[in-house]
Amino acid sequence: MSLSQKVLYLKAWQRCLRSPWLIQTYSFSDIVHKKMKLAPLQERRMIDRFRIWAKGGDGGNGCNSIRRSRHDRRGRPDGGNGGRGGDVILECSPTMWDLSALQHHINAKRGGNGSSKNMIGSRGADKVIQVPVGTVIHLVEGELPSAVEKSSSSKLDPWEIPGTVDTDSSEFSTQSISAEQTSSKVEKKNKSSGRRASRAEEYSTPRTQNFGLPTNSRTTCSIASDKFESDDDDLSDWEEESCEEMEDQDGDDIMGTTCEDESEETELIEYNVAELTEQGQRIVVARGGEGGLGNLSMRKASKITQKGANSDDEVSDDYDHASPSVGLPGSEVVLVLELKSIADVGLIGMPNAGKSTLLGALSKAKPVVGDYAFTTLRPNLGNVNYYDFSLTVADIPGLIRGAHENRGLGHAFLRHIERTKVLAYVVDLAAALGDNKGIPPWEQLNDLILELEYYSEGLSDRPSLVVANKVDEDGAEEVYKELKRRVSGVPVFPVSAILEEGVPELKDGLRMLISGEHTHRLQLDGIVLHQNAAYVSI
Ligand SMILES: Nc1nc2c(ncn2[C@@H]2O[C@H](COP(=O)(O)OP(=O)(O)OP(=O)(O)O)[C@@H](O)[C@H]2O)c(=O)[nH]1
Repeated sequence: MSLSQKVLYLKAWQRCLRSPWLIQTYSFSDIVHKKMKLAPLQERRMIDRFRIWAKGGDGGNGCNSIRRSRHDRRGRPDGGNGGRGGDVILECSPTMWDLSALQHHINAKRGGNGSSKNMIGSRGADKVIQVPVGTVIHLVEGELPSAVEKSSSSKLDPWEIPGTVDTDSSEFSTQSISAEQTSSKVEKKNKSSGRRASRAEEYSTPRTQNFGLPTNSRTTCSIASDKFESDDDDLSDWEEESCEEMEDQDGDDIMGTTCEDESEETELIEYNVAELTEQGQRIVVARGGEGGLGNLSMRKASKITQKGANSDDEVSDDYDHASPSVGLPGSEVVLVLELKSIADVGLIGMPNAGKSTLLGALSKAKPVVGDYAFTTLRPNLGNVNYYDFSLTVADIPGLIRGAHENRGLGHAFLRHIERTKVLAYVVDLAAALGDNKGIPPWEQLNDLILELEYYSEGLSDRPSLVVANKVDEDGAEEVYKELKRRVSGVPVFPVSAILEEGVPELKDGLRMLISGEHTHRLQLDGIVLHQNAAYVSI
């Protein structure tokens, strides 16, 4: 290194020492160029509830401009109007898997200001947020300015699943959103702020029941609408969970308030104000504000009013220099988005029963399979194509006895089967064989039904069948025969998911249930738990 090079090198170092940000820039740039490795889908936690604050863009300001010329020394107003702010729009997209790509704060762009020569400001750009198919919108604050544009509720209705999609015309429908209709679905929490107090009065309809929980803990929220009475435990969990989720993601402070702060206030939540169930459906959740008037429009407006007031009088020109108006702010809304996957068949079973393996055998889906419990941490969806029919199957994370008390992964994932047409109970025939200390299949079925019912009454009351998996294991054949003797009312399909044996017959069974040819339902009465009890076989 020559002397001049050494001097240059030293000078560069001196500069770095004087301004430490230079060193930081170097180190940051190194980090940026490192290849980011994304965690596999299964390992990422599914975000299926998300709270957002959306604000439409403010309108641009009107312009105050006077155009003067040699012949008109006094000048004439020529200020243009401000542009309208952009809207915040939710769009249903099948490419989205969950709500993890969303941000808590969503702002549409502000409209441009008007300018001289009567030039109108540009319209603020809309903010279009992609949400997954099956997103349900709950309204926490504000109003939804529009309805879902391409509603598909008629497609859901024929499923006629009790307690899932609300079809009562007196209640809120996805097609029409109005304050009167939504007011019946209200949750009350404790109240402290004046602003929210007025909302509480607004929404306290005769149907609204307050379960009287005047403490400031967030676990004490109650359900006002009788429609949601059965879900109250779940909903209080839900509030708690969504707070925790947000804490996880954004640290303690979310949207300027901590979850604890939030819990001290009352929140009125209008449930199911809209749902996006089909690709391409859109809903405007926050409208952009109108642009302000430029002084030219102001002048015209005041001329018209003055003419109206005294039509015979001469209209004076004193208002020529009227000041322009400021653009209106965009509307604000606080929403909770909840994802309820839509599938034809829901696979329900204990951990390790072989649900993910079965999904892989039925469809081209490649879920993670492992010989340990709780391999599945999020619902998986697969498409089954079989001759002339195709259906979607949802593999739900394993349920265990006491899931409703939050054991295992809890039963939060069960919301993903609320909208499935058919239930397939997957039982492990080998669970209690030999040294295995698992639960016999008939007890597995009993526990599964109880967990479904604990989650939501009537959830198990839909067409169903039983998949007796792992029939390839030694001794499983006898257990299958015993299961057939103990379970009545539904078909039982012996399957080896790993060897793909019995899968075509199972597909046939699912097709018949979905087409309505068969309407078998598994009920607690149809399961014989104790050997001395009488049984009826189908
Ligand atoms: N012998 C045999 N083993 C199977 C069969 N199906 C699945 N298994 C095994 O059972 C274990 C659990 O399978 P998974 O498909 O992960 O079970 P799961 O029900 O999805 O489990 P969770 O993710 O915990 O809910 C794996 O080791 C599979 O290889 C089968 O038909 N026969």
